[in-house]
Amino acid sequence: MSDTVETAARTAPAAVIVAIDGPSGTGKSSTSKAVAAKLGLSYLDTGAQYRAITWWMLTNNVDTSDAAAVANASAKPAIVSGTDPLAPTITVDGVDASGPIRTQEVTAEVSAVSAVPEVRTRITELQREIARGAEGGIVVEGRDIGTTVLPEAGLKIFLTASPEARAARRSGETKGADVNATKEALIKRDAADSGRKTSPLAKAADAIEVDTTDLTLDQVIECVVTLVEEKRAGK
Ligand SMILES: Nc1ncnc2c1ncn2[C@@H]1O[C@H](COP(=O)(O)OP(=O)(O)OP(=O)(O)O)[C@@H](O)[C@H]1O
Ligand SMILES: Nc1ccn([C@@H]2O[C@H](COP(=O)(O)O)[C@@H](O)[C@H]2O)c(=O)n1
Repeated sequence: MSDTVETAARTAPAAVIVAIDGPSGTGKSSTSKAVAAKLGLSYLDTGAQYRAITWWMLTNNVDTSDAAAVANASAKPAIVSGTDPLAPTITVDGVDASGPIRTQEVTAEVSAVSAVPEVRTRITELQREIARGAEGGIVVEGRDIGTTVLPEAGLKIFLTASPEARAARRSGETKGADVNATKEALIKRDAADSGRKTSPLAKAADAIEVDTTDLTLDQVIECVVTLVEEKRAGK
């Protein structure tokens, strides 16, 4: 090894895997994308993958309330995630699914589909493959990343916020949305995600909890960037 290469190897920050979990609307996606972009890390939105497989089930007339039917079909769609935090992508069978996966229809069915063990096994394999292939490090956000998908992650963060704050944030995205209806929908989805048997939404024992209720998005991003930098510095 030349002196230059040796110096680079000594000074380059170690590739870090950051797991960011938490309930809906706590700021996982916004925070994870910004932190990854600031620190030159890859980014994986695992919720988008569950939404993508749900969209495929719906467009292929699989009854999402029939767990056996969902399990039988779970290996069929090819789901590919792009991990650039400035332009994350998701395709299903080669088709851009970034728009359709955000529809109300998909949001209403995704918890039922993601609770099916065969679906989780399939998507978890994809997630591990992507995370372990990200040589420069990666921020992976979801519900079970710290507990199940990547228990070896160097840093685990669990974001929380009051249901009122989360509903207000979500309603702000959709003009005219009823805050109470939004709050009830969030609570219902969290209950389904926390209550399923296979890798439920949960805080890993070694995760750092950050309550974002009274923090701006910039404050949350700064907090997580500091935690990653401390981890990289071996503190
Ligand atoms: N600390 C914050 N203060 C105010 N608004 C925020 C904060 N964090 C996130 N937001 C806003 O709240 C909304 C939801 O954030 P985001 O999509 O990042 O949450 P999430 O946890 O990924 O949600 P989901 O799990 O449902 O995908 C977005 O409009 C985002 O800009
Ligand atoms: N690790 C994960 C991530 C997501 N899910 C399921 O997908 C739904 C959509 O997630 P969003 O983050 O896009 O809102 C979520 O409600 C879960 O049902 C999951 O199970 N595990």
